[in-house]
Amino acid sequence: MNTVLAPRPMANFVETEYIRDITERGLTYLKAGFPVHFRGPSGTGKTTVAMHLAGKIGRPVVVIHGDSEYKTSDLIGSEQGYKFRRLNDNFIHSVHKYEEDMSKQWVNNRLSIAIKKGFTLVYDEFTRSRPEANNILLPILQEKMLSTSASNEEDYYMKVHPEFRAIFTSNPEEYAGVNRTQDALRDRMVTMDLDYFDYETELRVTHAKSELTLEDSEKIVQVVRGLRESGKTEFDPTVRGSIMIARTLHIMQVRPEKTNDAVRKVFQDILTSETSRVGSKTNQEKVRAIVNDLIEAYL
Ligand SMILES: Nc1ncnc2c1ncn2[C@@H]1O[C@H](COP(=O)(O)OP(=O)(O)OP(=O)(O)O)[C@@H](O)[C@H]1O
Repeated sequence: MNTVLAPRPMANFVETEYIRDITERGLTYLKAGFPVHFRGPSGTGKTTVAMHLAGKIGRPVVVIHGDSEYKTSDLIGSEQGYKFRRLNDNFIHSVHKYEEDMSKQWVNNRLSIAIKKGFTLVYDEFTRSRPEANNILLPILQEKMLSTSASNEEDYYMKVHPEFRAIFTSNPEEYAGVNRTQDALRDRMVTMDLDYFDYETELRVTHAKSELTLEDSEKIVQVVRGLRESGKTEFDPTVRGSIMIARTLHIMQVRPEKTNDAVRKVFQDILTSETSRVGSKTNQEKVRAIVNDLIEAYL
């Protein structure tokens, strides 16, 4: 099913100097007609900023999530509908004739809907789709034209609507074996590299996404940033870790205090789970020890 979203502001969206700067630059490139690509590790706010920007453009928004199973037809559509018609002969009652209607119909998919109608496309984690599927984006971004395999002229050449805009996101950790075709695509976009949030943004996002006070959110963010800056984790803890801790403490109706053993366990559970995906015991022990020290320092 093709879902088209109405552009609207996001609830609890945090706009700090850092976010405003990224948004404004992104919007300028989009207005100039260039696709924008937010690239960065998990939890750096790529998807949220992309959706926020899409909302700012004010046109309907079409979202695609990259998928290794996608074929080009999942993006632009395909020819379908091999129709049969039944004819009854009014004079000879025993005659029922089936007539094949060979005129196939082109059924659009999300990308072709967006380019035809001038909607804003958000293609989240686009590098998860195979280059063969994404190739179709090259003529769209470059020649502002799409040719399909449709047998009727109208759908064979599709002109890109002047208001069509595209926003991409990707996570470089996911494409180690980068491929030339995806590179060609990247050459046609303005790539903005996102890093972990600055202190103010991380704090305000954690605060906005939980019911915790700013003061309590601050303690959590200090521990999470301390762990990230230690450089000793397999994967960096992200703002998601801060949000999870904050929400859990709120449900438990406790404050982040080092004298509370249950609180200490919440920090350790969430932060070891966020930073070690293989589940190695030594790594987890190491993270627990660092978290313990940070709790002593900040809570
Ligand atoms: N400006 C913001 N205002 C409020 N919440 C935000 C903002 N930016 C990010 N967040 C929150 O931070 C978390 C991570 O953001 P997001 O999912 O956009 O990151 P991402 O880089 O796309 O991550 P991933 O690559 O893992 O999908 C989410 O819970 C999101 O709601």
